[in-house]
Amino acid sequence: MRVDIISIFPDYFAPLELSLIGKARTTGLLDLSVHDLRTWTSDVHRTVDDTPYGGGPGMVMRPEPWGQALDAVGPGTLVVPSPVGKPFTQADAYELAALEHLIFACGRYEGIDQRVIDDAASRMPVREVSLGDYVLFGGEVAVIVIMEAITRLLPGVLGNADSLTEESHAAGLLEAPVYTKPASWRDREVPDILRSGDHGRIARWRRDQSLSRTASRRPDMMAAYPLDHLDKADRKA
Ligand SMILES: Nc1cc(-c2ccc3ccn(Cc4ccc(CN5CCCCC5)cc4)c3c2)n[nH]1
Repeated sequence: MRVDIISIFPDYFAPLELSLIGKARTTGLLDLSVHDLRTWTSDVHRTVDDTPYGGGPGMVMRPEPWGQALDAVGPGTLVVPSPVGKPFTQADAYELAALEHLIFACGRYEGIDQRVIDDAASRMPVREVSLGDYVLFGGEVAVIVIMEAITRLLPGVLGNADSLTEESHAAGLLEAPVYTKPASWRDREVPDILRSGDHGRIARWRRDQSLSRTASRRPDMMAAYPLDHLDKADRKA
């Protein structure tokens, strides 16, 4: 997978050189390039922003540098983090992980001139995505989060592929609590069932924990959880 990130703060992406993403880059699973938007400015001050038409607070990112940057690195699927984007989900992570070339446009200030998005959409797929109902300073942190969500889905990145099949947001429920040694810690014991070796009962205990956690913390996910996943005993509950 090829990924191009365009930002006025390229150093924000140093974390993508670490750990499993860094390894995916060195092993060639991920071909990631970070570009400084100012590369595509032509004035001596390398200006990337200007005042908003129609008034309003702050500054808006100028279209010219963005247009030239996207011409240079594109075409690909353009992903633009935005407070007004579609909420980003695990399903989106799976979809993006299957694509050949992603381009991330990191906005700052009050955002990017809308014509940049409209112009790009005339020659490549564009996805405006939100990470949640809160306002960040810009798109960089959102891109780091999205890159983690995508990269862990790339074949060969996660050692134990099982952790992908078991995980909560993929299965529609929150996952059960996890424990490791020691069996007793600060007078708190690991649930006996997990040390029983009875894998059938352990699987049921974990599913029950997932259901109760999801019902209490994410009732919205319960609504989407197909009842036929529940066996008869659960349906009566
Ligand atoms: N999920 C999520 C993604 C982002 C995000 C992504 C990309 C950029 C580029 C710039 N900013 C900062 C910014 C953008 C817009 C405003 C104006 N707007 C007024 C009405 C209420 C909402 C805000 C203020 C600040 C960004 C913020 N934040 N949260």
